[in-house]
This record gives sequence, C-alpha cells and structure tokens, in this order.
Amino acid sequence: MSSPAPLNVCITGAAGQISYSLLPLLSSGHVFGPDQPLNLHLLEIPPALPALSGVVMEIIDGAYPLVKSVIQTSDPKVAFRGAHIAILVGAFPRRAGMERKDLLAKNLPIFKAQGHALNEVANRDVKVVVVGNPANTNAMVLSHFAPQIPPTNITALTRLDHNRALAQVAKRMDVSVLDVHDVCIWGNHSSTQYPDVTRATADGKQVLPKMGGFGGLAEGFIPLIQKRGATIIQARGMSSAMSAANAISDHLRSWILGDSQVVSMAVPADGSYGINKGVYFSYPVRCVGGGSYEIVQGIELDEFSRKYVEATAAELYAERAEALALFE
Ligand SMILES: NC(=O)c1ccc[n+]([C@@H]2O[C@H](COP(=O)([O-])OP(=O)(O)OC[C@H]3O[C@@H](n4cnc5c(N)ncnc54)[C@H](O)[C@@H]3O)[C@@H](O)[C@H]2O)c1
Ligand SMILES: O=C(O)C[C@H](O)C(=O)O
Repeated sequence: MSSPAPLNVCITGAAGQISYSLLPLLSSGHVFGPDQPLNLHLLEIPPALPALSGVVMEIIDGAYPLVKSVIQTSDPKVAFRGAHIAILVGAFPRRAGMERKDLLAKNLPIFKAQGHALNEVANRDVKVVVVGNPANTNAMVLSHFAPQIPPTNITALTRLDHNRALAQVAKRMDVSVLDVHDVCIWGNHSSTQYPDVTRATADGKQVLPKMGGFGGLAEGFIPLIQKRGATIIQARGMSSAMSAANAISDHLRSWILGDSQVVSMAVPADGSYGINKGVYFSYPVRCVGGGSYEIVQGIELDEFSRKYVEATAAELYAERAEALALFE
C-alpha cells in the first residue's frame, strides 16, 4: 500500500525549548500517526538560525523514516508556503517588569506579519495552533490579519492546562488519568482560566465531594492549576517545555485524528455560554476527526462556575481592546 502524501508542518520558534521537545514527537509519528510522512518547515528569527541549524542536524541524526524534508528559514512566506499544519510557538517572552500590555505590543507585529504570510501562502485548509503567549489574543490577532483562513481553523493551546487538571484530579482521587472524565478549561490561558471539575468523574464517581466541594476547589485545586505555569518558571528558571510539547501533540492528535474524550481548546467564541464573539475562548470541545471539532453545548453552569467564566471572559475582552488599540 502506498503511503499518504506528506503533511507540511510549520513550526515557528523552532530553535526554542518547546520545539526541542516537540520535534521528536512529530518526527516519530506520535502526533499524526506512524504512516504519515512529514515535511518540516522551521521558522526562526535570523539570530537563532545558527542554533536552528544544530537542531536540524539532530533531526537528520534521528534518522526518522517519516521526515521527508526539512526547511530552515527566517522568512515566514517560505515557512508557511503550502502549510497544512502551523504550530506557532515563537513569540517575544515576558521580561521582568513587563506588563501584559507591553507583551501584547511586542507580539502584535509578529502575529500580524505571520497572519499576512499565512493568508498569502498557506494551504487554504491549514490548521493552526498558537502557543506563544498571550496565546488566546495572539490567535485573535493572527486571525484578524489572515482573513482567508477560516477563524475556526485557528486555535490556541489550553490542552496543557487541561492535562494539568486531569493529572491533579487523578492524583487526588488515586485513579489513572484514563479514568477521569469531563474535566475542562474555560477562557484564557492565563491565571484567570477556569479549570472546571464540577461535573468531572473518576472511576464513574463524582469528584467534587472528594475535592472539598466548591470551597476546596476555590482554595486549592483552582489556584494550583491557574498558577502552575508560574510555579514551574519559579522552579526551573524557564517555562514549561516538555509538558507544553506533549500538550501540543495531544491537541493536534485529537483535532486531526479525533478523540472519544471531551478536550479543551481555545477557539473563536461563537456566543456559546454567553461569551461575546471576537475573542478566542477555551471551551470543552468534541473532536470528531478529520480536523473538525464542535463546542460542547448544553452544560448547565452553576453560579460558582459562572463567576469564574465571566472573570476570564472579562480579561479576554480587555486584552482584545488593548490589541485593537495597537492595530491603529
Ligand atoms: N499556551 C501554552 O500552554 C504555553 C505553554 C508553555 C509556553 N508557552 C509560550 O510559548 C512560547 C515559547 O516558549 P519556549 O519555551 O519555546 O521559548 P523559547 O524562548 O525557548 O523559544 C522561543 C523561540 O521563538 C523564537 N522567535 C521569537 N520571535 C520569533 C518570530 N517572530 N518568528 C519565529 N521565531 C521567533 C526565538 O528566537 C526562540 O528561539 C512563549 O511565549 C511561552 O510563554 C505557552
Ligand atoms: O505560565 C507561563 O507563562 C508559561 C506557560 O504558558 C505555562 O502555562 O506553563
């Protein structure tokens, strides 16, 4: 049987630490399957091209049968040309003393330029996951400057938060992560996100009573997940990379190949659960395969959950307003 045509997979920030953990997962077939060949399109800024050439030597030395070609470039139009999948990791990192507004100002030109390039040269059905922070608002900016790409083909990563929540529930309930269901992340990939376990089950039993009820969630579990990224930065001196790469892999595998579980993805708000259009909002989604997903409907949000969902939505509306002011 002949193998399928290669997928063109573009990764930005390809010499960075997340990419270093992600490339082996992609190259070994863990993400798109053991029969799916790939052309890797790697984008970096010019000062990082020497480091990228070392990463490319390591990909070659990995002797991955699925990797058919590797492009290394600092030109977004070369990197995005014909892309079927775009993983946008490269972003300006937050430095000491920087406010969110400063981070938005630094990242806006990057996502504007990449939006233009995607719009011009990517495959019309390209599937995009934005990882670089502030991920939800970077996705909104990208979509604005890539009007030919359906906004629903652009997503932002909240699967890391979802996995963090799954792992903490499994640990507390003393079960396998495979036995935990109906966990989800609402809103922004930030410290206002709402990791929701109010309907979650472990081994078929409700987890809420065993996690201390609403009071226990508010004091323990929720802030732990909201601040996990910052806690890892404090411990490692660098942000999460291995777990972020694993989450990107999970996000893409669920999206492209389908998933029997409800997962979390930041997608364009469509009014579901009262969230205004115009922001990328993390919802529980069902990935039905073939690159399609649908926002899970019909969840009855209790008053406790509604308060958190509204707070994270308010943060995203404010980020959107700050970004729009910078468009002028
Ligand atoms: N959404 C999430 O769950 C999540 C999780 C972890 C990290 N992150 C974010 O991911 C981003 C990358 O993290 P990292 O640890 O790999 O950082 P890193 O600094 O190790 O790597 C980032 C790379 O991006 C490159 N880069 C910068 N601007 C670029 C541009 N315009 N085009 C192409 N490449 C560019 C840099 O040269 C660098 O090599 C950060 O913004 C981080 O906060 C998000
Ligand atoms: O929290 C951060 O700034 C890094 C990253 O987004 C994470 O969640 O680990």
